[in-house]
Amino acid sequence: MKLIEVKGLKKSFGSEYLLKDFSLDIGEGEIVAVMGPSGIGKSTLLNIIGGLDKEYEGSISYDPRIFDGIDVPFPFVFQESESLLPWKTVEDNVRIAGRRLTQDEIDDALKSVGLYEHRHKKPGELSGGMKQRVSLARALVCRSRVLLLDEPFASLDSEMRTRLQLLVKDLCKSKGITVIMVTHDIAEAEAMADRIVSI
Ligand SMILES: Nc1ncnc2c1ncn2[C@@H]1O[C@H](COP(=O)(O)OP(=O)(O)OP(=O)(O)O)[C@@H](O)[C@H]1O
Repeated sequence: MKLIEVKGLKKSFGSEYLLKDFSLDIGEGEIVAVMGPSGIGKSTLLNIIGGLDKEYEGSISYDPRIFDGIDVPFPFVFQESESLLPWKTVEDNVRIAGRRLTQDEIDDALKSVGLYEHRHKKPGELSGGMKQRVSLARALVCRSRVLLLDEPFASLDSEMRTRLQLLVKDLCKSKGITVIMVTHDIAEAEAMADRIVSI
């Protein structure tokens, strides 16, 4: 079985249908880039796969191992890191990932994204790329098998974007994490993904 199987997905907001009869199989450890014109339904698809939007037609099957022993099966990283709590430090923003984390787990996640030295800073003291790395550390510390990325690097300059693309790809490949990422950037899709899916 594939890790995630989307079959005949349809979604409507009012009378307008998005994702008419959309199907997609995602294998374990795969990095899949989802591309398509603005407004076609890419974020909507990610929200449905990640369980944030439960109103759709069609079916989505998950390999039950996705839910084994974790609190957050589908951590998201979005374009803007405004989901960070400004009054909490970097390490406390990672700590709120959703389960009882040990200090070692938090430290390891921060080290993996190169932010361990900055762990006592608040989000307001960080650059955009650093904030994205905090979001990434928070997603990684969930130990989920799946990571959902919605244009996570779009607001960053090209150097930081390239750095984070390589970082995420290396981390996810080394940990066997399956990634579904929405991007507008064909170079990003080619740099990171095993497969590009067009909607
Ligand atoms: N909660 C909602 N209520 C009503 N319409 C919505 C809602 N969410 C999304 N839409 C509409 O659904 C369409 C698809 O939105 P979505 O964000 O999935 O597109 P997208 O392909 O990710 O676009 P972009 O590339 O511009 O981010 C848009 O027309 C949007 O206005």
